[in-house]
Amino acid sequence: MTIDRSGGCWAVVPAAGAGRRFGSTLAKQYLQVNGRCVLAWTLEALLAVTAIQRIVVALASDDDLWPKLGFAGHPRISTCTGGASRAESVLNGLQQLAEWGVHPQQPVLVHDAARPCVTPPEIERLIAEVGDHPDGGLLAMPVRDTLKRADSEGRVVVTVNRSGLWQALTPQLFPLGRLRAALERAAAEGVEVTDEAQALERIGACPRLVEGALHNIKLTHPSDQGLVERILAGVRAAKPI
Ligand SMILES: Nc1ccn([C@@H]2O[C@H](COP(=O)(O)OP(=O)(O)OP(=O)(O)O)[C@@H](O)[C@H]2O)c(=O)n1
Ligand SMILES: C[C@](O)(CO)[C@H](O)COP(=O)(O)O
Repeated sequence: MTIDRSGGCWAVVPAAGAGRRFGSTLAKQYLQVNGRCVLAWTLEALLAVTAIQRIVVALASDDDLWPKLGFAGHPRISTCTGGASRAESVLNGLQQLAEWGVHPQQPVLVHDAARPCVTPPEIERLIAEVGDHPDGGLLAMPVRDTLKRADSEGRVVVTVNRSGLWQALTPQLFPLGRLRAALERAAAEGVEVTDEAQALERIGACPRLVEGALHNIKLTHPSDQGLVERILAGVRAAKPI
């Protein structure tokens, strides 16, 4: 097991979600957008980054759509079975990398299948700025709007001071071994982390925030679909991959 010093990394794509907030019987990662499904858009962006050696896609155990996408047998793509939570799906992907003999210090990039609008230059910037730093890093956006905390009736309780606040995006990039240990520790302690950085923060790391792009939105609610369509018709089409 030797570390690849070429600056390369591996990737895990959590794609095993049910899309409950999206409210469709079809899992949102398989929603057709501009003639291609969300997951295919996402994988196309990752495959365009030559520093990414190989990608593990964590799929739901009952996923019967993956074979229809045309990526089965792709030399840089493999799959594993996802878990009951995003964190568990990511952990299953990391365990797959470890079984392939990927060095524990090798950087691993985790990117949501539900973020199809990311562009290769953004991914490359994260890899360049974070590299194999033990604390890793993530794409994120400084909060632009005034933030309100609401009560259960949708009324403002308080305005939250937004200085220093960022909203986390993906991809997020961390050394394989440290990320696995951090996710395993959170799971053992019954803490469901909502991103990889939170797991690292819990063990004392200070991940680097790398400014991402507003168009790298996560398809979450039905109202996001129109925006994702317009972004993919624009940003990604403008720079065909
Ligand atoms: N058990 C899970 C849950 C989520 N994900 C993935 O994690 C990413 C971000 O999660 P989210 O947007 O919450 O997706 P869902 O869990 O599908 O959505 P919801 O929470 O509305 O059900 C998605 O690509 C989703 O497929 C996963 O791999 N395994
Ligand atoms: C990882 C993430 O996309 C960073 O913003 C986000 O935490 C995922 O949250 P979700 O509820 O699993 O979509």
